[in-house]
Amino acid sequence: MIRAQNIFLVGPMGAGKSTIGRQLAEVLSYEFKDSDQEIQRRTGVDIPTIFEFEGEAGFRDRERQILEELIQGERIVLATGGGAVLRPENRQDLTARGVVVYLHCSPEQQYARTARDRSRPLLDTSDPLLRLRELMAERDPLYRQVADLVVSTERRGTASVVKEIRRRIESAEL
Ligand SMILES: Nc1ncnc2c1ncn2[C@@H]1O[C@H](COP(=O)(O)OP(=O)(O)O)[C@@H](O)[C@H]1O
Ligand SMILES: O=C(O)C1=C[C@@H](OP(=O)(O)O)[C@@H](O)[C@H](O)C1
Ligand SMILES: [Mg+2]
Repeated sequence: MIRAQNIFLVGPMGAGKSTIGRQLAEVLSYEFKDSDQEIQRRTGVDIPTIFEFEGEAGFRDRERQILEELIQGERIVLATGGGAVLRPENRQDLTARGVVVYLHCSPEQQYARTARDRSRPLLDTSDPLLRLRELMAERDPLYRQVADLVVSTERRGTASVVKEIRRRIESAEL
């Protein structure tokens, strides 16, 4: 495996980064980190509260700080937030410090997985599916720009995704 053995998961909300990241870390005996969890742990408040008081810009500053720290690790699986790729310095760090895996799925599938969950302030809108489509149009090129691997999570179980990531990382593909 290349680049310090870290695995960084990027991709849109509901692609399964947090869920799959935890499982992948378990099977590889790597440490699991989730930048959103880390932000919540350190601030003592949830993501919607950060958006409410500091706006998206404030959240992005916190996300930048945490990522800068977490990418220094070794043998970590890191689940990033869906917007982490927006900052060029994050993109630079992710590609420099590990293997980047883009977990991909359709906005419809994202919607099905996130519709009943109020923890994502960007989806707190009258038409969350439209918002997911807009975000995908804006961010898909950024996810692809940083990705070493693109893995679909569309209509398949997490165990199968974990297996595919593991196989492709351990094969000569990288
Ligand atoms: N492959 C999958 N199949 C079905 N449900 C999934 C899958 N991956 C994730 N989920 C579910 O979708 C929701 C969002 O997953 P999560 O891991 O938080 O995504 P992300 O971190 O990319 O936003 C969770 O309820 C999770 O259990
Ligand atoms: O797409 C985004 O901009 C965001 C995705 C969320 O993480 P997940 O992708 O893990 O849901 C979280 O960081 C925040 O609500 C913003
Ligand atoms: Mg997540």
